[in-house]
Amino acid sequence: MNMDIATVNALTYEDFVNILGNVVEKCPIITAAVWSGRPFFNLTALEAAISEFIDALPDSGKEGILRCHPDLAGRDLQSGSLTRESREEQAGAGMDALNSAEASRVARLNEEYKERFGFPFVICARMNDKANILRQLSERCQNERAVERARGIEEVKKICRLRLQGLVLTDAHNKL
Ligand SMILES: NC(=O)N[C@H]1NC(=O)NC1=O
Repeated sequence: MNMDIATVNALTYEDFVNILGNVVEKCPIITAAVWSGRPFFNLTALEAAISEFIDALPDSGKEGILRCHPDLAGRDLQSGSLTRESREEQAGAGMDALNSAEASRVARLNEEYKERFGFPFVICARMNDKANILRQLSERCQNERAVERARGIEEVKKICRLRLQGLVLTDAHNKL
């Protein structure tokens, strides 16, 4: 599905949340909140509304968003309980095909990261390959909590942008 922005603007809030509710992983409240900001001039404006909502949250809210994300190559991937979006993103980066050494390294670093920060490591899998993800996971474990909170939220926004682009026509493709 790829709707133009006029179609998006005409959606009831029920349809808007059903269709766009997972652009931020398991955070349909964000989509539900920005519906009030219709009409959106274009996809960029919708994306900006989501960004502004996230930026206005207190640190606890930002960390809450991060906590709604599944681990990379974690339990949800193994048990098949990832959201469709997340499954496709993780598979695209090869996270579903780690060898056993890689898998135990990722599991160990994910736990170390969560232990240190109290939220999971989040990275836009579609913009990174496996080697890059493994390197960042280990490097980012060394950061300060505030740095990682901000960095994780930046990655959430990248994931959101790509998910939105799969649902809504980009500005260049809208009829004028
Ligand atoms: N933890 C984490 O980064 N999860 C994810 N990243 C991504 O691109 N999709 C995800 O589910």
